[in-house]
Amino acid sequence: MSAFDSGTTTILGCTSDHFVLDMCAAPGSKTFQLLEMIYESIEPGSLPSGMVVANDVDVQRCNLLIHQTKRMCTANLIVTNHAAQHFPSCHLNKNYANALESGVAMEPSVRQLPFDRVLCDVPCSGDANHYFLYRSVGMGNGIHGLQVQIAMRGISLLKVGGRIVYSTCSMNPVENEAVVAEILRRCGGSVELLDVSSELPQLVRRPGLKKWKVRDKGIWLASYKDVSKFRRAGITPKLGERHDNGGDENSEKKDLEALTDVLDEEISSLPLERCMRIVPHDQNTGAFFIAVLHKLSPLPEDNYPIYLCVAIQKKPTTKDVKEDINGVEFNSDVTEEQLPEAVSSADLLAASDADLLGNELEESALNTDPSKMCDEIEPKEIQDPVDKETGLEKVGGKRKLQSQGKWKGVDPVVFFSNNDIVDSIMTFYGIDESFPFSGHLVTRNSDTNHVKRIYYVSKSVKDILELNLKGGQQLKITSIGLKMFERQSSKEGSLSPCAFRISSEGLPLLLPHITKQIVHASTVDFKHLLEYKTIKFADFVDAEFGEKASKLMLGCCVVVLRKDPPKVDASTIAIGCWRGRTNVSVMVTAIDCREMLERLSRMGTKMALNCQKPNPLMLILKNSNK
Ligand SMILES: C[S@@+](CC[C@H](N)C(=O)[O-])C[C@H]1O[C@@H](n2cnc3c(N)ncnc32)[C@H](O)[C@@H]1O
Repeated sequence: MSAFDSGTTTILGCTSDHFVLDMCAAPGSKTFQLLEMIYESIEPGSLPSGMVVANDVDVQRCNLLIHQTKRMCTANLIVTNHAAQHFPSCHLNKNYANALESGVAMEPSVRQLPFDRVLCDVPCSGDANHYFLYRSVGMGNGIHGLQVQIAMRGISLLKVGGRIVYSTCSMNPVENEAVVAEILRRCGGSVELLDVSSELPQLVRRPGLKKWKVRDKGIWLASYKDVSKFRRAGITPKLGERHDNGGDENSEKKDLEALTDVLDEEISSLPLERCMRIVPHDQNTGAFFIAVLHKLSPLPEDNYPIYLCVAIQKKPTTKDVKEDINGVEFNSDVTEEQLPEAVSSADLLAASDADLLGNELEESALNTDPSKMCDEIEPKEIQDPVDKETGLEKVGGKRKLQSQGKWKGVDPVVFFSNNDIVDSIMTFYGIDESFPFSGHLVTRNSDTNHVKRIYYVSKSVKDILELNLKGGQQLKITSIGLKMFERQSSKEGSLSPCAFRISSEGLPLLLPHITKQIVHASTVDFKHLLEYKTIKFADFVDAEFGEKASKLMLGCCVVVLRKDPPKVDASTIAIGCWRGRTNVSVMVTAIDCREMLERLSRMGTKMALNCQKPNPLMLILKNSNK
């Protein structure tokens, strides 16, 4: 990973115990780097205690991300599908306490999403990487509001003391320094813009701008004074600052000039030069803007921007406002007349969620002034979890927590607790007791008899999942953990004592703990298996290997490329196979077989082992059987 392509993630300073939120994560190149960072310093034989939540609003791009991160074989990742500006905090509210009293819930180890690091790689006009021109200035202006909202949501989800990186691949200051300036203004002294000039010294960077012009309707505006009278309804200083001048034109002009001077002064006092501009011609990279912020204290209540920058959608009813998704009643004195002209249901959701954030937001958030609204890119799929989606049911007019809720079109995430199946798996593969299974297995099907896949989650992911279940399933989870076992569906599969085979993603983690159904093949037999896919016991070059394979039980087995001494470590190569009635067949995709074969042939086995793609789980395996 070079300093150039990983500057954004490196500067975030993740360690293996960090809970990290990647707010706009697809297609996942930075998520991959974040995962590499949390795996980097872990002790051999263990999983990191931290984890990554990778989120994107676009469900198809989420799938790309899942594909991209698959080769990490990680149990420490949750992929979610939310509009980042409304990302839920999963804070447990008073209903949870009620549920506890009635014995419904158990105490989870975390009580709200606790992010140590947030990456806010926002959608941007993306102009700079192609032409280094402000190709889409209009888009930059339009997207500024959403960028501020996403960054502010990230800051509100960040622990005090945590670090957030705001980045774009645009060079338009409206999407960069203007966003950072607005964040600093709204956060008051709660957030500082860090000077990271001594970090990553090999990364050539230029300082952030202190002055810029905004292009509007073909005119460059250097200051608010330049805005024509006719445009002032559409452009307001400070994203919608209003001042009542009694309709006097002269005093309006004076007011505006005074306000503009204050604004200019305010901006020039901000240390925006600490932002980093990385330009293509300095070191032959793409163009990036990066700002690193540090949260010093909880955000001031009255400066929550999410609620000031809303898209006009519909006027909410009093009922909408009064009831939040977890049944907490808030702002109960609000009347129909006091409601803002227009608030989106998604904003109501965010407001509700913010209520769950505790003291960080109060009802002032609901006093939204429509004049403060700004443009927003509509997420492709926003689900409104108010109501049936959350799995909350009404009992006697009050909402009550339910242990399992559901997002429309998304399979639930359920802890797998069928002990008979777990025991049969452990016995069949001889998995040693030291491997932590209990509470770490999840499925996407509440009917455990018909489960097709079983996923393994790390302790950190397990904690978040417990919190999510207790809190009414606010997280819309697209993917979670590591696919470890798959039900064998073939006819022959039903004859095996164990209905589940080990998936290739789960194999690296399980390998050091498997004591049965495992055989070690010579290089020539291993290559033959990859080449011919199925080999009869009698046809193996090494007759002893064929015999050992024939003595395995019918069903899934693991074939390891033999080496001397035969210990499992970072260089071990193994594949999942099927021990049939008369033969052994590989259960690896044709592409993977070809790749592995090419590597083995091109470099010789020893070289191939050294040249594998970096896989952090291989670090875990290192020395794990010592
Ligand atoms: C600059 S790309 C992110 C690139 C990514 N960080 C990576 O390194 O691969 C911006 C992403 O933001 C997503 N996006 C756009 N609007 C969003 C929103 N409101 N909430 C969350 N994600 C959003 C887009 O779908 C896109 O995948």
